[in-house]
Amino acid sequence: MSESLGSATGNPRNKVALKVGHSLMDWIRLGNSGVDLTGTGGKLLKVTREELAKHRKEDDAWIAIRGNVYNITRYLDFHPGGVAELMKGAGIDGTELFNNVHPWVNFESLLSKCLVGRLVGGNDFLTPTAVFSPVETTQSPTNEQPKSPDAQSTSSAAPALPPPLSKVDWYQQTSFVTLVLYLQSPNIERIHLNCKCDKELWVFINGHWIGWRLSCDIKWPPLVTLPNNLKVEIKMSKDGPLWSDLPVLKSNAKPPPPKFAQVVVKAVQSVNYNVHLVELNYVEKVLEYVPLGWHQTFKANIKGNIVERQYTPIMRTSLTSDTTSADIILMVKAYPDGVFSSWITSGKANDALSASLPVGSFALSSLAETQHLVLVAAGTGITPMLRLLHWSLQPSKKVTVKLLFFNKMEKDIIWKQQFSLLMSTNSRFTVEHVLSDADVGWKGKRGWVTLQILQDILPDFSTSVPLPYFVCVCGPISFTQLTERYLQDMGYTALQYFCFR
Ligand code: HEM
Repeated sequence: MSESLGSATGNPRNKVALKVGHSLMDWIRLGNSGVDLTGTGGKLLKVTREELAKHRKEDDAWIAIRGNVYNITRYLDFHPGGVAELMKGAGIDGTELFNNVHPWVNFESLLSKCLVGRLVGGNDFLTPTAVFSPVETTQSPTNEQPKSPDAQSTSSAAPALPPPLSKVDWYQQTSFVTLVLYLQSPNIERIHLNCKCDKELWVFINGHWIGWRLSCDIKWPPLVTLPNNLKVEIKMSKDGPLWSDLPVLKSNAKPPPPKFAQVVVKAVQSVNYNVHLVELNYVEKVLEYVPLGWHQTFKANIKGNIVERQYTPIMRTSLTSDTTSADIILMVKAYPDGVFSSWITSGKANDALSASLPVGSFALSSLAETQHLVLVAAGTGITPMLRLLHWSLQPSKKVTVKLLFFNKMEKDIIWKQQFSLLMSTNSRFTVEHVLSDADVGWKGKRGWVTLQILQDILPDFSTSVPLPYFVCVCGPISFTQLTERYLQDMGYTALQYFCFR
């Protein structure tokens, strides 16, 4: 089976030349221009299939994909596959057509300004194990599946989903299968994955287990992402033929996963003279999803003493330019007298080391209305900011991001070049460095965090009406406390800033 899926009609590559002024950038610009692309005034509707079928003309075209209905009239001329291909999905549930050609396309982001509402009535889309594969699946799913002792296959009858989930879908290409879990509410407490039993993937989500029988082994770890706060995607890379089924397994009173899992140091890379990236792998096939801004406790037995430290894992981003498959990446500053930091960065940390389940209180929802995000970091306090930066600079977001980065000397600045490069290529990002012990040649700001430095970059709300700003602070305790006090002096309330401690 070829991996290139081509057009819905089987044409292998079918991209069309777009008209002038119809590039992706032009589409994003149009979406941001304030024009109503929904045609409904932006009011979210419940759309029946009968209503959907009325919108199948080029000057009035709606499409349903994975349960959402979009007005694609204005997108037609921007569609890289051409108007005719996209019109095949107009007026109908185009999920299968869409998945047949390009299941990886982020339609939710591309069409976010065109959302008309939800498709209601009919349950073919809502089947929890609906197969969105590039092959025609008119034949019934493969019959007998072996069962593990604590699990029952529910491929024929729709299984009852555990309470955190409202729906489960999956789609595939030859090289990967993606599971999509839809949450009932946007609160993520814990997502733990394991593949301890051969060809079974188990997910523990907000206190409940759900499992799937896999058609073949997958490459570990899978990639877990949250495209929005009601959706979890688990992308599993694999070899071999397409899967005809992905039956849900239901657990009978499986105990929750332990709070700590054993990990080993896989590699240590230098970032600068005393900061290192430490790559860790779980010993077993387990994975904890760490929500943005949350941390894990790492516990080691060092020379007979149990030592615990907390770190916020970073992710592979354009800044790390890293292709590692590590389960966890930590940025660790090695202090000469730091028992844990010098041990874990030594490259000789082979003793028992374990990682806790993630803990934290930062919620992305606090940024819902934010248009200007200001990150105030000192030293390795940059770690929670990296994912925030990555998240807020996604093309679908409009947020501007300013990083105010405090260090002692120029040689202490982590990823200085990468931040400069990011600033020159992304107009929404700016960085300003402040050094407390700069050389004479340093042309930037000097000193430690002061009210004046913050007032230079942040509006003072004690004297003006609050604007959609949000400030995140992370650094040594004294730095964070001082910054928080200045922010409060400037009229910032707990709804307008967050301190990572
Ligand atoms: C449901 C009916 C649809 C059909 C039959 C269809 C068909 C196609 C075809 C034939 C291509 C060219 C494939 C190639 O790269 O060779 C294409 C590309 C593309 N389509 Fe669609 N499409 C559909 C819906 C959509 C929707 C709803 C969106 C998103 C909003 C979309 C976004 C794209 C994008 C971004 C590409 C370029 C993909 C790439 O370069 O990898 N399509 N489409």
